[in-house]
Amino acid sequence: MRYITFALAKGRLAKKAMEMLELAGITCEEMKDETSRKLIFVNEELKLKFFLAKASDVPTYVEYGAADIGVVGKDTILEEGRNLYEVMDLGIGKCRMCVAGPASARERLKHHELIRVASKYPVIAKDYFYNKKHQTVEIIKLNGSVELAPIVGLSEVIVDIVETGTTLKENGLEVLEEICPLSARVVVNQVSMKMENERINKILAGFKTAVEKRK
Ligand SMILES: Nc1ncnc2c1ncn2[C@@H]1O[C@H](COP(=O)(O)OP(=O)(O)OP(=O)(O)O)[C@@H](O)[C@H]1O
Ligand SMILES: O=P(O)(O)OC[C@H]1O[C@H](OP(=O)(O)OP(=O)(O)O)[C@H](O)[C@@H]1O
Repeated sequence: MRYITFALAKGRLAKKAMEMLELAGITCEEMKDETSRKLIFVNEELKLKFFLAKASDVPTYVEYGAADIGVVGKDTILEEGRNLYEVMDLGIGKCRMCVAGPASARERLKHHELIRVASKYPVIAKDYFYNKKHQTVEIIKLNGSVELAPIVGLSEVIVDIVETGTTLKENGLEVLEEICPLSARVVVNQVSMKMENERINKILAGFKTAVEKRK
């Protein structure tokens, strides 16, 4: 029997994803050791492998079949636009993708002025402004601390993740428009879904139980 491989987004979602695996009855004790630098973990009994990858790389591993199953945020799925099946909402890592900025940007946004939009998510920002709002904007890609952009005059607004709203509030910014709700999803390689249908469905049933248990 071949191994079924899981790619989990490291960082913020990792611990919660591991808790979901545990609730699903898929355990991997070794992976819980946060001090370890090991990248791949094996459960010989269940013939499962697990690895932690940078969130934005998880859809890539799954599309190419280097991982059969992935756990990653909806934001990353939208941004990466890979060919894969998104099969389940795990209900963890809940937050929202928003347009945010100082209150003064509200009017400029409303009147479709040519504004600059800074974001770690240029694809999502472009899709929102161009396809949904039919508004021409200049998108500036950043890699973090995006809230800085409107403060220092790099952009008028940002497209970013909002969870508690604390980061916006502490920087004098506010949500101007909501783009979409986000949470962690289970994604599956398209070929694996067919070739390993029985085993993958069993795993997905386990995840479903885990989601129910968390309710
Ligand atoms: N408050 C939040 N801020 C950012 N991401 C969140 C938040 N709550 C949940 N998430 C989820 O966690 C994921 C981000 O995790 P993390 O912050 O570890 O990665 P990252 O910041 O994208 O990675 P890196 O620091 O390598 O750029 C997002 O894809 C999102 O789905
Ligand atoms: O609404 P809140 O609860 O304040 O959370 C949202 C903030 O958290 C994330 O940043 P992160 O900590 O991942 O840092 P980064 O901006 O450098 O990616 C996100 O980009 C927001 O800045």
